[in-house]
Amino acid sequence: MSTQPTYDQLASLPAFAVQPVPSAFEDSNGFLNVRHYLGIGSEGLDESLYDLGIPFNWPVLTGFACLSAEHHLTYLHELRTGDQMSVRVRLLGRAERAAHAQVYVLDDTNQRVACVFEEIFLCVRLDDRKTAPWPDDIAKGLDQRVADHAALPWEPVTSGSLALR
Ligand SMILES: C/C=C/C(=O)SCCNC(=O)CCNC(=O)[C@H](O)C(C)(C)COP(=O)(O)OP(=O)(O)OC[C@H]1O[C@@H](n2cnc3c(N)ncnc32)[C@H](O)[C@@H]1OP(=O)(O)O
Repeated sequence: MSTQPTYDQLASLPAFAVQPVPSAFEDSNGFLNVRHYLGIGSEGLDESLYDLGIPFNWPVLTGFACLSAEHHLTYLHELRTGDQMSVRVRLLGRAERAAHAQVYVLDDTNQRVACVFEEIFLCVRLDDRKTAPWPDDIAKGLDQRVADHAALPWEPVTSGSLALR
């Protein structure tokens, strides 16, 4: 776990889903309840796709949706109510109908990485709920971002349990 990128390395990436931990998300120990890490990270991942041409209303506009197929979560440090959070995203790769991302939930109050999750998400056509190739403009944007992230001066640490095929 200690080989994950540092807070300072991640903080240079754009910040998404910036918010404090709300008291409604607190567990009986005063920590962010485990059920919310995936939700907060997913909110950030969705925001990060906006300028690739995947807005929140992409399904209504195009009939396509990004659906999560697999996740792997690692919890590094707890978050407490009131801590300021943000999400950073590194795109690892793209296939014809899928993409592979690493999502980092940062604790900006204590300047540390709280949670890392890895995700495979798919381009799905909603009318028949089958996967479809990424539209050309989206594929191009995803490829550009994967290339940009591949040039970052640190390596992602992946779980080994998810992969594009
Ligand atoms: C707004 C956000 C919402 C959410 O995220 S909802 C969160 C929960 N997620 C879901 O509810 C999704 C539930 N799952 C489903 O609805 C279905 O389950 C799917 C529509 C995701 C898939 O349906 P299926 O009929 O099983 O598959 P296929 O349409 O035939 O597509 C399979 C093809 O998808 C691509 N693919 C899948 N995984 C990968 C991977 N890891 N790397 C690369 N490509 C992948 C390959 O093209 C593969 O076809 P190959 O099986 O012939 O290879």
